[in-house]
Amino acid sequence: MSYRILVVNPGSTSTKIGVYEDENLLFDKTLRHSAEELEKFDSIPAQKDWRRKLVMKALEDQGFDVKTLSAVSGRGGLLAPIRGGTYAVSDRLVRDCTVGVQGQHASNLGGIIAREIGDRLGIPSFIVDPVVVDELSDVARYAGHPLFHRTSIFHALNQKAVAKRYAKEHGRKYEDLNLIVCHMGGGCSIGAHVHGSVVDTQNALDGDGPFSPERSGSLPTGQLVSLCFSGKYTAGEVRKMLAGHGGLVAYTGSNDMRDLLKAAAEGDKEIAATVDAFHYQIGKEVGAMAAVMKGKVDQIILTGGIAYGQETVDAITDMVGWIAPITVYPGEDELLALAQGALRVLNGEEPARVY
Ligand SMILES: Nc1ncnc2c1ncn2[C@@H]1O[C@H](COP(=O)(O)OP(=O)(O)O)[C@@H](O)[C@H]1O
Ligand SMILES: CCCC(=O)OP(=O)(O)O
Repeated sequence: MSYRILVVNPGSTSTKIGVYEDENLLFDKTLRHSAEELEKFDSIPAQKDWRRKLVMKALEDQGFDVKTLSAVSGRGGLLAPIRGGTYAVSDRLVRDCTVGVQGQHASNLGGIIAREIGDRLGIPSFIVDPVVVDELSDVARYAGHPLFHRTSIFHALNQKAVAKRYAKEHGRKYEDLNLIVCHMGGGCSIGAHVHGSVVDTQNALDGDGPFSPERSGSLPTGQLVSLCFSGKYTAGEVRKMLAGHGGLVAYTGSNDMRDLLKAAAEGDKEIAATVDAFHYQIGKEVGAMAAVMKGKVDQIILTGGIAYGQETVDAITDMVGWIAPITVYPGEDELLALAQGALRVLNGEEPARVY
């Protein structure tokens, strides 16, 4: 028996969709959303109907008969912390994605849109490895003060997908390996995958870790408090500094690593120093994850759009190549991972988890 799965991956500036027949991609499309289009909405939930209609229009333009679909699978958003896996989209899941119990991010729309399309077609809807997958060890949860705790908000879908891909390609089980996965896209996260659980990672949205193209990562806390109480910035402005206008954008005005690598190669010393700092912070976090694993690291995996850049791969290899061998899977496998997660349930390999 074969299944046709529609996958929906909403991002901050795009909605990526694909239709799979089992694991074979029939077609995919990236629907780009301009800043002007997005500005019309005062919140992420308000974009729901507009994005859903764009998805349906893209399927229609493709001449695809939606009645042949078996299920819809969406990227999961800022729900309450949960273990990795495939979850059936329940009423509670829709409510928590709408409220954004851990904040607002475009991925909150993945499950909601999947459910609406699934319900209209009378087929099941799922989310897979949402950004709130939380498999942190108890010791990793300590922040440094009882009023605070570290959280796991990261690129779980792509990190788990590339980790499982590495295991499969090497005839091993994901659950038998210690892998450090380093996702470098608009946001960056580094995960310590210990025998199938991500026992340490960051809040890659507005928490801790290295800076990324658009996010500040860890900031010196005392300086942050002074800035917050300086009266110069609103809470919204400070939040934008953390996510959206932080990191490479704040230092250079650009979130495009290709342009920055080019400028650095052409002799722009300030940009070269910023790019060096980006590589330094990523390498340092990989080293921290090696300590989490007590040095027993089977492989380091570099992934995300920035892993296409040879300069980045070389700089990180120079810093952490002594820890373990490095595999590079540039880009992301998120659409396929969404289809595979739904297929595992449809094929009866695992039950759908309940949120
Ligand atoms: N060939 C490349 N070399 C270096 N960086 C690249 C390359 N291709 C894409 N990137 C960078 O990858 C980043 C986007 O990564 P991506 O994984 O697509 O992000 P997201 O999906 O989070 O928007 C951008 O900074 C982009 O410039
Ligand atoms: C919310 C954590 C995952 C994340 O940052 O995704 P993007 O980099 O795609 O925004």
